[in-house]
Amino acid sequence: MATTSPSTAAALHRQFLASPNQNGTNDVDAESEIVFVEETLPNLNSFMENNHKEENNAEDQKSTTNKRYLPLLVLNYVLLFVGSLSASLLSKYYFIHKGSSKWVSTWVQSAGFPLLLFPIFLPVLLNYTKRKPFTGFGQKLFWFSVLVGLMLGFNNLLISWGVAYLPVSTSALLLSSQLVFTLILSSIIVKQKITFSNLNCVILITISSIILALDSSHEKPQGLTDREYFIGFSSTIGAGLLFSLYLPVMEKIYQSVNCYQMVMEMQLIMEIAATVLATVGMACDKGFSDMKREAEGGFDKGTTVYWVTIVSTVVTWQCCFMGTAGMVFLTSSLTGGICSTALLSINVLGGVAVYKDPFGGFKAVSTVLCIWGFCSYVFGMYIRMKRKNVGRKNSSSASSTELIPRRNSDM
Ligand SMILES: Nc1nc2[nH]cnc2c(=O)[nH]1
Repeated sequence: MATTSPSTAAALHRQFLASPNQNGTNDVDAESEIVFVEETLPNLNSFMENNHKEENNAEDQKSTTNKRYLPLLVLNYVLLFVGSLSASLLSKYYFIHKGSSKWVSTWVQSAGFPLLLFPIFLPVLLNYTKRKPFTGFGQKLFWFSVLVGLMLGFNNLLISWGVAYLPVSTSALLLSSQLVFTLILSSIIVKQKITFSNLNCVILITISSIILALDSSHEKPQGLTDREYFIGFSSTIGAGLLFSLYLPVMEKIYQSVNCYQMVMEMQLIMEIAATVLATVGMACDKGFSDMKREAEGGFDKGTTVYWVTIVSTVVTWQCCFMGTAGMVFLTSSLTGGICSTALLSINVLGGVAVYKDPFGGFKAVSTVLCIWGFCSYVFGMYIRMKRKNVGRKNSSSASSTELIPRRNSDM
């Protein structure tokens, strides 16, 4: 965890301001962004030493003027999309074919953390950046990542209980309730503005999940007791609450981080912490012997399919969390929450297509509302970004939108 001396950081800062940007012009915006960042990180400055801010500003990857911004955004959304859909279907596959350990299902959600070494080390190996991994990673940021990682680990456990007991469609749409909590908590933690566009989206997606919850209350899988159904239902709501705290907390931390590589480093530490929690749970609650028993015949598709399922679930969950972290970093916690929550309705369709979950009129209306809310939000975001870019051309001052990370007291 190397640090940069104040004089080196100041020199870096001056050098950056004096150097042409990627478009070949001197970047007035970049200077104002640095000033914004430096002026407006009141609370989280305590997590990061000041010189790290300047050091990381040399590559502000969350600035929409950065030529890597859009490819990075698209890449993260693809990771989130593919990861969320396939992880949800694979988790259900595990339980349908007589996998039964909630701890195994929790463990696979974070155990793919070594995959994060790719986005951390590849940029250096490919000469995309000169920043050495973990440069500027202070102790407080480390411990904060551990804490958030433990919270994520607990969220993963709650998700496992939900997936174990509820149909994919029900658990996915119950999780949609996390959006209201995300809006409330992000307005408190990162001062997210409540606008017509985001309120409209949150209301539509929430109504869609209420319709589904009412519709599927009679859709209890055979053999499931009322108690188990209640556990599945309440742990899914609990997971939604935890996740909606996780998103704005992450956004708050990312306000002091301007480099994607560092986001992945924090993600690595969080996933290791979540894996430690799951491994302790496995060890204390016979998780490893359950895994062995399932591999040796408990799983009704045989040993090879069991391990393929486990490894694929590990990889897809990692993609899902990598994409979520990237979305929050590049946009905002609310946008990240809306993107991942809207994907839940795609998971509903996945559950219907793959597992023949029932799909009646209520589910159809619910899915349409969810897609409508998401599309109107993305369209609103697009319009604001266009307006902002026109504004940028006319004057060099920057105002805030939800797509573009805010750098003023709005946050
Ligand atoms: N609670 C919760 N956990 C997740 N893990 C991955 N995606 C999600 C999500 O949308 N909600």
